[in-house]
Amino acid sequence: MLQPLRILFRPKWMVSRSSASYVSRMRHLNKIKEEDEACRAALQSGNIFLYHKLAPLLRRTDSGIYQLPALQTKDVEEILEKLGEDKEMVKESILINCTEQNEAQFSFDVGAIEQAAVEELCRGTFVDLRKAFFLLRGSEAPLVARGQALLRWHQTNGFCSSTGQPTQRNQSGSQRLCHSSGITYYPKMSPVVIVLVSDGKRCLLGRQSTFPRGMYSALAGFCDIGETMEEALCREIAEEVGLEVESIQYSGSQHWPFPQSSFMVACHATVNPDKTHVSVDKVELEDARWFSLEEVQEALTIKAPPRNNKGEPTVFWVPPNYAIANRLIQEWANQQHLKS
Ligand SMILES: NC(=O)C1=CN([C@@H]2O[C@H](COP(=O)(O)OP(=O)(O)OC[C@H]3O[C@@H](n4cnc5c(N)ncnc54)[C@H](OP(=O)(O)O)[C@@H]3O)[C@@H](O)[C@H]2O)C=CC1
Ligand SMILES: [Mg+2]
Repeated sequence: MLQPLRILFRPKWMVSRSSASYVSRMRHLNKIKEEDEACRAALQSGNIFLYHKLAPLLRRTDSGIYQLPALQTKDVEEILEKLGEDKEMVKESILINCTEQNEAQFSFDVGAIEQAAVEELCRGTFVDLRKAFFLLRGSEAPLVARGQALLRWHQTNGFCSSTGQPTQRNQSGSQRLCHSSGITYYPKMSPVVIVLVSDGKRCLLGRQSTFPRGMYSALAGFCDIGETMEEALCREIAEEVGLEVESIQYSGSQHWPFPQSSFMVACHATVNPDKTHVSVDKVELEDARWFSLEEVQEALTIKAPPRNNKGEPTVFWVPPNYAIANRLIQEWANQQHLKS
């Protein structure tokens, strides 16, 4: 029998703020999302994160830390003019969020301009998003992912799938409209369930052949149309490793930008400790196996795995801490530790 889901935590960003300031910020954000004039005004005093063909601009500080530089709109206009481009292009920026001081944050892709020229003027480097995730501090990773996901969505949804006519965005970029069919399109995410299975003593981790060598992660799968999250979770575990889930506990969720936008719902699950034989679906996974608490604790301490002379990691390691898989694994290890 599956247990009901339990919410284990209250997000820090809600606990630490007074509800008045959170509410006013969310209402301000909604206004600039919905109203073109308000959004144009917010862009004038807002911050812009630059991307080049979807790779975000990072800047390395003197102390070797990588940051996501927030440029002022007038600075971006100046850069465009210096490079002989129309400064009005900046109006194509997409609204991502707003700061605690109610300053709007936008993403803007300068992919049509020569990369090196922009990098020189901005004193930064455009870095592949996966690599950027490793280099940035925790709080900047979701922001950079969201900015990229929205840019990607606009770049790939320029036409109506019903009429084939071009679609037009609103000022904030929160939607696109086909004037011919009247259809409004909104940015999409695919729901994915990610689950750490335990038999009470060990946890089950798997790897796809495309993962970096030695890296094992929690099992994941896309939800099918019409399925509940619990159904998708049980089906994926049955399909990928041939096990039957007995209980499920909700842990948290995350937007994941790879390969397209996914909405990751993360859970813990248990199986009967007498029925733990794993039969791996070799189409989906290269390997899946049970790991002890000691093995997992060791893997969690590895920040950068040692590599052989081909640059391949040589040990068992788990996804880095921006990935929700890492959080599931940490939670499981903490729980086991408390039990022992
Ligand atoms: N944040 C985290 O901690 C982690 C995130 N993930 C993410 O979870 C996601 C799902 O994991 P994965 O095990 O690959 O999923 P699945 O087990 O569902 O297998 C992936 C296959 O499902 C098919 N598929 C069905 N629906 C979709 C869809 N909407 N979008 C893309 N492919 C679809 C594709 O087949 P075909 O290509 O044949 O069409 C794809 O190869 C991945 O995007 C992965 O990056 C995974 C682990 C950790
Ligand atoms: Mg899978």
